[in-house]
Amino acid sequence: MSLPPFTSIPGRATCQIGIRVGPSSIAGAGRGVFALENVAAGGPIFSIKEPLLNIVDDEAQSLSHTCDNCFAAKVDELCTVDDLDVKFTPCSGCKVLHYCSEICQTISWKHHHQYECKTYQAIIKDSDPTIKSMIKKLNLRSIVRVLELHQNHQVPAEDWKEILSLSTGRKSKMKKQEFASEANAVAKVAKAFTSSDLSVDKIIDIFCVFHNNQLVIGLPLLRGERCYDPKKYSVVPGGIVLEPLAAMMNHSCSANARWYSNGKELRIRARADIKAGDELTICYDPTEDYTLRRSHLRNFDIDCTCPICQGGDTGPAGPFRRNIFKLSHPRPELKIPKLTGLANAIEAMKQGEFGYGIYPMRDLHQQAYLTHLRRGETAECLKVALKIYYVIEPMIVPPIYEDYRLCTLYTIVSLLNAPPPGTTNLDELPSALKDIISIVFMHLRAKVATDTERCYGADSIVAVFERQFFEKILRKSQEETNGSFKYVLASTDDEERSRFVRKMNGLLEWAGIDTLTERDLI
Ligand SMILES: C[S@@+](CC[C@H](N)C(=O)[O-])C[C@H]1O[C@@H](n2cnc3c(N)ncnc32)[C@H](O)[C@@H]1O
Repeated sequence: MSLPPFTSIPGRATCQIGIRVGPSSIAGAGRGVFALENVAAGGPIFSIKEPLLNIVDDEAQSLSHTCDNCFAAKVDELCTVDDLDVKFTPCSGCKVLHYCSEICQTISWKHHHQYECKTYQAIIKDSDPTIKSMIKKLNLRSIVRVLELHQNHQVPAEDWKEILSLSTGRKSKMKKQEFASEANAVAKVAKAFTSSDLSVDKIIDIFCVFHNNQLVIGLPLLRGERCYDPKKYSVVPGGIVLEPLAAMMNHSCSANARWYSNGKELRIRARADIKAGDELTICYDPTEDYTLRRSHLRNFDIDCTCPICQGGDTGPAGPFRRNIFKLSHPRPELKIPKLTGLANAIEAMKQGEFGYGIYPMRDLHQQAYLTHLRRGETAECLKVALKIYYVIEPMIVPPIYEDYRLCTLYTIVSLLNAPPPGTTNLDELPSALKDIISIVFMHLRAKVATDTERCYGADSIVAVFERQFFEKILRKSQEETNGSFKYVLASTDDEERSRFVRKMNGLLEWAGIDTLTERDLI
């Protein structure tokens, strides 16, 4: 792929380590981003507080429940900001974009919306219902935003040059009928309604630039107490971000870096230990299924040659795979899978020597957990959740995403804190174990706070919330015990730590899990 050199790291980027853009180390991948310094797994690499373009998603819920400026969002009664009462008010002009406060509305107006609001209104007033409805689409709003900003001299010349130099993958993308008709329709409407002097053909190029380079804005939800479902998302999609520097990062299925969103801020953090000189990679498509993921990657013109892809498909195949998938992802309208069916499938996986460290094994256990939950069996739920967290997830290769781990941890602390509505309490636990529940709970609650900081950064919205939440319950426990309550994560007392490890191993033994070391547990 022959592309012009990347000009320079934009001033809006804050680099926590030195980075450079140069020819990729992956054959045929064009340019790539390289680390100039070592960074340990979990460490920050670079962040951009105000990315070039952030566009709110087009899901019915998102547009009216996400702030176009700060990306505060509300989903199913959970929020990405510490205000459950957050309300979203529409723009009085177009009524399409929403704001969580007047301040956000003013910032958005000055920054971009003053240049596009009239265009939105004109599209909405069109007599053709198909055109009218298109304004809700992320695809059209992205193009309208960038064209109006450019036409009104709001995109710095060097950024515009960078946007136009991004790879489009146009040839392959336009071979797909659905993509081509969407690109054509969006480009024609954008040409007709915006002030842009670019041709329809050039607008199609920009449409492809978005699709080849945008990153999904993933907003972490502030969870707090009751999260009994390990399949429940912890990060919700809020829209897309187009930022040329981040777009320089190439794909690997075992990526060493990852992006996160902190409101509208884009953060790139290390997933693995990275050495000076290493190319930074992110995973464009986290689909676990080998064949499906590789077919998605072809949309980016990528025939991935990462070590995982070279290893081929190591999971179950054919009808066995389909059966496993059906059991672990049952359609809501069908009967929930029986525990015996799930146990047989898990046993068959073991017999097939697929091992524990593969996603289908995690999926089957998650489904077994949910079946127990529906049957009101809290103790059984706890056993399965502990097994997922302490046995299956640590074995998954490449390492499972930290926020997926956090989801499982949330379910464990929720079960330990209070039984889910309509289920049994933890009476089945041997009495010696019942006594340690509060210690285990506090230890894991502290772990939620610490791991959230490691995942998103200690100053992120979600990590600040989790730390404060933990400190609140810690204060309460200390008040109740006249200050004598300690939690293990903070203890430097060796004897106390090994006592905890013994107790924790007692709980794991009850759950059918082999003894673990202090390192695994703390
Ligand atoms: C978001 S861009 C990445 C930056 C790009 N390398 C450039 O120079 O503009 C995505 C494009 O980079 C190339 N690419 C990224 N990862 C790749 C990989 N693992 N193997 C081959 N090509 C890759 C593909 O052409 C893909 O469409």
